[in-house]
Amino acid sequence: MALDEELILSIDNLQTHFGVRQIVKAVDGVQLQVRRGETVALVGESGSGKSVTSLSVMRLLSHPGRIVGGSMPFRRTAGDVIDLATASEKEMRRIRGRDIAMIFQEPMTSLNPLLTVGDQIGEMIALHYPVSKSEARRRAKEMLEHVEIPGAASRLDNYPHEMSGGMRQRVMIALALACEPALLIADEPTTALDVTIQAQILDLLRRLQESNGMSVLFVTHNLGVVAEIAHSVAVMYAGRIVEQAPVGDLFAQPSHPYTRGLMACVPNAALHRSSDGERHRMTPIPGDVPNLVSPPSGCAFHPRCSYAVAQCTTEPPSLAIVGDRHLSRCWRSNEV
Ligand SMILES: Nc1ncnc2c1ncn2[C@@H]1O[C@H](COP(=O)(O)OP(=O)(O)OP(=O)(O)O)[C@@H](O)[C@H]1O
Repeated sequence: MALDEELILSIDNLQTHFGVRQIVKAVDGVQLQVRRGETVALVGESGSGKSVTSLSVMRLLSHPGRIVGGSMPFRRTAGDVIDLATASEKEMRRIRGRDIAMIFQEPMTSLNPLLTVGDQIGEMIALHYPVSKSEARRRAKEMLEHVEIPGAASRLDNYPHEMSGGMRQRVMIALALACEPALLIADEPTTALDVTIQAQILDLLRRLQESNGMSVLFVTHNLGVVAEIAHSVAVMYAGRIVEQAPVGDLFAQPSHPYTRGLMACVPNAALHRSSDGERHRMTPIPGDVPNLVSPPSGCAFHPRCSYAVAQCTTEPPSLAIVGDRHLSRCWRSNEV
């Protein structure tokens, strides 16, 4: 399976559905590329399919979710390329934790309450590398130092419940990075934290990404976080990517009316100050995200879009090039 040299992951026309009689098309033809050493933010309103996309990459969909189409060529640390859409469960067990790791909003999703943090990180290392128990423990301590946990040596014997929320988040990151994955998937990892701790964790993730050179797929609904951490941004709506661009271009020249709508909702004037320095008023996007059992015909955003014309109601637009590495899925992207 081929994959461009500069890419680590390409999600090509991924379709993930739920349900038997009523099919929920949670992911409906996602196209998304992650370059080596790049942080890609996946943004969109709740229910747009961000989590289902990232769980599809990890092949951790809960029943009755299933991948029904598409391919996901991924470059493993060893250098070979494997299709994550069709890899066997045995291959996926080797890939998870070793080549791709995931962190979540709630650290207890990843942490075992019954094991000390040292044992958990040590076990993860021992699962993927032939190391002695004492070597695994030594590396676990190094990982706690890496994520800047003070007094790492004494923290090894703590249980997760003995730590604060921010420290647990750091332990989860240490666990995820223990085997030096080539790709980290982060699903809203800072959403539950207070603003100061959130800033510290984002800063830590950014520095770890730079020093490890890993790629990151960062799922968030927060455009302020995107501006902090991402190199490139993919905007998702109703199970599809509607725009992808380098972060600076996306904020300077959002092309898709949905992206513009999302930006107009952000209470951070710095993100959307017009050229004459005036602040835009915050205006929520009217209407609701569509029902994914029977999404609107044509462009799924058309019922909420003030630019929609007749063509938008009948013909689904494809992702088209609108600038350098800038793609947009809109019939009117030249006019908005
Ligand atoms: N287990 C499931 N069974 C049926 N439908 C599901 C299931 N999990 C997710 N979905 C549906 O898939 C769609 C996409 O959900 P997803 O969680 O990926 O959205 P999201 O963009 O990550 O939202 P949020 O920001 O709230 O996490 C939603 O319509 C949701 O109802």
